[in-house]
Amino acid sequence: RATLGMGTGLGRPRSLPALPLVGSLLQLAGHPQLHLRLWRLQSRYGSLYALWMGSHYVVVVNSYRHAREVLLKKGKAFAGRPRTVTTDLLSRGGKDIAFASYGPLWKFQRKLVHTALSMFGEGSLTLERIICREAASLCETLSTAQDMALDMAPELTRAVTNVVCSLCFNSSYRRGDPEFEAMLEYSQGIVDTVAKESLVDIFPWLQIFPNKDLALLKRCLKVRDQLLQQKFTEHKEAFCGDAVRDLMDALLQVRLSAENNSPLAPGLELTDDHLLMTVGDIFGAGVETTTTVLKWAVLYLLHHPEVQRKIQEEMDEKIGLARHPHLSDRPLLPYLEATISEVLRIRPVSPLLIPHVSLADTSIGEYSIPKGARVVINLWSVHHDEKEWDKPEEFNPGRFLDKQGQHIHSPSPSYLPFGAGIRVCLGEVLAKMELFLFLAWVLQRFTLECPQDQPLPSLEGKFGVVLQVQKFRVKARLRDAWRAAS
Ligand code: HEM
Repeated sequence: RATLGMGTGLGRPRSLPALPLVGSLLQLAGHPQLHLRLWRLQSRYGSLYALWMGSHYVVVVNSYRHAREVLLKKGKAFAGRPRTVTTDLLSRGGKDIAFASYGPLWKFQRKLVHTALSMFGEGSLTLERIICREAASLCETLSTAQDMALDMAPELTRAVTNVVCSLCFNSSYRRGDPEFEAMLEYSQGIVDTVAKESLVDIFPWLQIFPNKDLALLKRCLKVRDQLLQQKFTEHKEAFCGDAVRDLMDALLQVRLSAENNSPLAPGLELTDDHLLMTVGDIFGAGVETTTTVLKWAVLYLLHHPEVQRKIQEEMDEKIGLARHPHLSDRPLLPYLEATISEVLRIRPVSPLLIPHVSLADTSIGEYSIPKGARVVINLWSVHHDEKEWDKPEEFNPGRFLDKQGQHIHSPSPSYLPFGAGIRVCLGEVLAKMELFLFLAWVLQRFTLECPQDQPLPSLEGKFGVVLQVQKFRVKARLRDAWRAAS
C-alpha cells in the first residue's frame, strides 16, 4: 500500500470502506458508469474522499476548488501518471506522452509535438486546408446517403482519422479502405479495454490467468503496431533530413540532430519505441476524443432542433451560401461556438481526465495526500456542480454567450474540458478547429433529423476511456436554401 503522508499535520480524506486485498471494490462493483457512481458518493463522503482499488490508494476530487489545486496550484506535485497493465501495454511501458511519468523525456516529447503542431497548422493554413478537404468529403457522403437513416459514426471517425493521418503520415484513407476498416476495429477494441479500472489494472497478478479483455487488447495492439511500424519504416527509408512532410519526419529530424550535434540531456534517448508511441498517442488521444464530441454534438442537435435552426440562421446571415466556412469565421458564429462549448461541458468526453499521481507527500485543501496516491478528477462532477452552473443538466448554449451575444470561452473557471496545467491536453487547438469546421460545413448544407420511425436516441453515455455515445442513426436532409443556391 502507498506510504501514508507524514509530517504535514493534516488528516487524510474520509475513505470508503475497504476490505483487505479487494479494497473498496464492493462499493463500485455493479456500477459500470463509474463517473456517476463517484459523483453520487459525494453525498455520503463529501466532495473529496478516498478509496482503495485493490492495493492502490485513490483520491477522488469532485469540486473545482480542489481540482484547481491539483491541476494548477500544485500541478507539478500531481503531474505523475499511474502505471497500469493496460496502459503499459498501450504505451510500451510509458514511452508515449499521455501515460509517461513526469520527467525530462516526457517534457521533451510534449514540446516536440507542440512545435510540430504549430509548424503544421495552428495559426497557418495547412491544417485548415486538410480539415476542409475532409469536411467536403464528409458532406459528399451525406449527400449520397441523403434521406436514408445513416450511422454517421464511421464517417465522422474517417474524417477525424484522416486529419490526424495527414498530420502524422501525410496520408489519408478512402471510404471502404481495408486498412481503415482494420483501424476502426482496433480503435474500438482499445476503447473497450484500456484504463477503465478493469480488474487486471487493479489486480495485476490476474494477468497470469486467461483474460478476455486483455487478449482483445493484445490483438488490437498487434494490428495497431503493424500499421505504425509500416508507416515508420516507409518514413525512415524516404527521410532525407531536408523536407519535413509530417510529424513522423519532424520526430526523425529531431532525433537525427540529437545524434549529430545537440544530444538530449545525459541518459536520455529517443528510441524507435518513443517515436512510435508518440505518434500512436496522437492517434489514441486525438481520434476517439474528437469523434466522440462530434457524435455528442449531432445527438444534442437532434434533441434540440431549435438550437440547430439558430446555428443555421446565424450562418445564413453571416456567411451565406456562396462560400464555405473558414476558421476566420469563428468570431462571426458565436452561437455555433457556444453550442460546441456546451456539448463539451454537459458530456465531458474524458469524464475522469487521465488519473494523476502525487509525486511527493502533499495536500489538497485541508487533507494530507501521500506520495504515490492516484488522484482522479471527476470532471463530470465539476461540470455538473449546481454551485457553479445554473441547472447543469439543461443543455443551454446560451450560458456561453455574453449580453451582446458574443462567445464566452469560459463563463466559470470550473469549465475544464481539456484539463488544465502541466498535463493539459496537447491537442486542444487542433480539436477546436476540427469541431468548428466539421459542424459548420455540415450544418451549412444539411439539417440533421431523427429518422421518422425511430425514437430520439438516448443521451446517456457509456463510461470508458472516453464517454461513449450509444449507436444512433441520422437523416441528413439537404437544406432547401442550399439546394436553391446551388
Ligand atoms: C475534443 C477533443 C479532445 C478533448 C476533449 C481532450 C481532452 C483531454 C483531457 C481531459 C486530457 C487529460 C488532461 C489531464 O490528465 O489532466 C487530455 C490529454 C491529452 N490529449 Fe487531449 N483531448 C482532445 C483531443 C486531443 C487531440 C486532437 C490530441 C492530439 C493532437 C490530444 C492529445 C492529448 C495528449 C497527448 C494528452 C496527454 C497529455 C499529457 O499527459 O501530458 N487530445 N486530453
